[in-house]
Amino acid sequence: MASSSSLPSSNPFGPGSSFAKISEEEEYDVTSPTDPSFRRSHTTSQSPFSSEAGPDEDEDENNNNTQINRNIFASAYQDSGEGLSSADLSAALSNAGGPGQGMPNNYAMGRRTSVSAESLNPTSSGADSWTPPFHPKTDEQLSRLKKAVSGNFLFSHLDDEHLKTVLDALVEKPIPAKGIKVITQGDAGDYFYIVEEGTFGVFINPSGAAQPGPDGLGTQVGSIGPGGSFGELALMYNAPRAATIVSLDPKSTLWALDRITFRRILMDSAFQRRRMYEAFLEEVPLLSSLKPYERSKIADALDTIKYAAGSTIIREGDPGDSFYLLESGEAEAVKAGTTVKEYSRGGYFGELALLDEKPRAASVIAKTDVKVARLGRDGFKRLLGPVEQIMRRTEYDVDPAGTPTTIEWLCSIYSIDCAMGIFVLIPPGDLHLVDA
Ligand SMILES: Nc1ncnc2c1ncn2[C@@H]1O[C@@H]2COP(=O)(O)O[C@H]2[C@H]1O
Repeated sequence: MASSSSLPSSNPFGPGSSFAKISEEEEYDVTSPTDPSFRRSHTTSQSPFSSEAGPDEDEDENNNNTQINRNIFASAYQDSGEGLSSADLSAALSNAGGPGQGMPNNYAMGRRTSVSAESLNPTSSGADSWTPPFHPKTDEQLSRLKKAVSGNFLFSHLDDEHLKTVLDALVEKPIPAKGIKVITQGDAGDYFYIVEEGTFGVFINPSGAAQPGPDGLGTQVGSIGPGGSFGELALMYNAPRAATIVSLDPKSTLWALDRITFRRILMDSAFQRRRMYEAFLEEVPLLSSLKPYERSKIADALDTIKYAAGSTIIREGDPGDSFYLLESGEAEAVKAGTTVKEYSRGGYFGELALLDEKPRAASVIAKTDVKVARLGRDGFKRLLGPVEQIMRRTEYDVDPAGTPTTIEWLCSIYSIDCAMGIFVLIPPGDLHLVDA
């Protein structure tokens, strides 16, 4: 049965919000990863990540990245302090005739819309008379579309039948100018978008909704390029748009998927995966500096693999194509018959071959039955750029004899970042950070 519900005019992610979710969706008692309550409602311990990084932090991250000698990380979604300022964009918007000019139909162009709360249990697709939309495509369109979705992790877990349904339902949306607002923060969600061509800026206004005026879009927190996607959050969580998305190139191409097909077909696996991995990813020390939304994107790209005790997960000398996070069990890195490192839940391995395009530097063996979350090369490069420096730091620095120094060994045992400050060893063996 359908009922209707208007989204509130204030953003539920903003302070003091009293956002009521659409009742049919109550089976999902979750909040969006952009919601300040997201971590509190998903962890028992006090979260160390209680505030979103502001623009300064983003800039710092960016500056750090520029110090890397060879940055292998190219991103379909990347944090960036660069791009147009809000003022530049306002100028671009007025040059383009203002928001709404030259816009394809159905875009949320600054208007507040209400959403009909369809009965949308994604697991019950097929149990009613819903027929997915079918938009015929030329061979040329289909081949471009397939290429655009091939690198998108939300599509990589679909079976052939579901993939076909989604491809049939997608509609091409040419974006003819720079500065076009495809999504406006605070609006209701209508479409999910895949980027085929061009780059789009992600802007967040801390008030929870885009405002009029030169700085109304807020701060640019990232950009999304070919193969990337956006617009899933409002559809997944029945929440207002969490960000404003604006075209940064004179000509771009998007593919739009309607809300119902997204929820019935794409959301199921994405939602499960984000939910399955979110608590684990919050515990991984390597990822602790990432924002919740960045961890959600990593969850989209992970696959879990189980290994029995004694099996070889990585073999020394092999070419590397995957990075691993240890979800459960114990593993060890072995070089020439000697154990050089031990891993437990939250540990990671397999990064060196991907960072430096070198063969595997050690074997990694399961000591007990283990579960690992595997990230392929593409996901590693697209999603782990912000933590590249942490991975490159001291953990594998070795003394001339080839053995880790005592302090490096201790830092790795305690999962502490040695580069953060001065550490003292307090008997009987606790390592303390005394200065940063
Ligand atoms: N840091 C971010 N926070 C929130 N949304 C983001 C961020 N980066 C990209 N986005 C995308 O911006 C989209 C705006 O619309 P949605 O809220 O539907 O979904 C959002 C995400 O797909």
